[in-house]
Amino acid sequence: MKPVVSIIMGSTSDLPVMEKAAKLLDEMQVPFEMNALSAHRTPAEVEKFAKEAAGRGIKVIIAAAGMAAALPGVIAANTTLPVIGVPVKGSVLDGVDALYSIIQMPPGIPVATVAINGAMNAAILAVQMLALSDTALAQKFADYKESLKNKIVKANEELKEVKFAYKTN
Ligand SMILES: Nc1c(C(=O)O)ncn1[C@@H]1O[C@H](COP(=O)(O)O)[C@@H](O)[C@H]1O
Repeated sequence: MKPVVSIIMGSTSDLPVMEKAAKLLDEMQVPFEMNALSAHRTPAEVEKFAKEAAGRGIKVIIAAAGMAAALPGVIAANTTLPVIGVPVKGSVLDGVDALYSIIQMPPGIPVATVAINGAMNAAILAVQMLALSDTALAQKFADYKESLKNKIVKANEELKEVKFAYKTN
């Protein structure tokens, strides 16, 4: 299956964070690809990647980077596809540097920024975008949300039992 989501990260050192996005897309059976390219270290390759992504059938790009995170913005500058940015925690500034770099885009070139290390939410947003024109995926996502709800309802019931046991001891 041809990938429709492209996960790109500034370094393979970001992979432990971005694996959460991959896992969610896998669960939703959304075909995706992963690349590690850097706007700082491999600027020509990043430009080529961004310019060719739409033509290859990619619909959404999830771009992650830590430190002085130029990557998501540079990709957004070179494509008309929606770009979701994931600031990665890794430096002495704990990811706030990456958050500020990614979120403060000039008007006209947005990057839809999630929380620091928010890879899973980035994947969920990508799924929601794709589900606008894919009813089967929309249903799968609705089922996923329902399962989240059920998990909380069950946890709440278990919490009540814990409280009951505490009271009677
Ligand atoms: N922010 C960027 C960019 C970029 O924006 O182009 N390229 C690499 N990086 C980030 O540098 C951190 C350290 O990278 P290394 O572990 O490879 O030294 C990573 O979090 C990466 O995303």
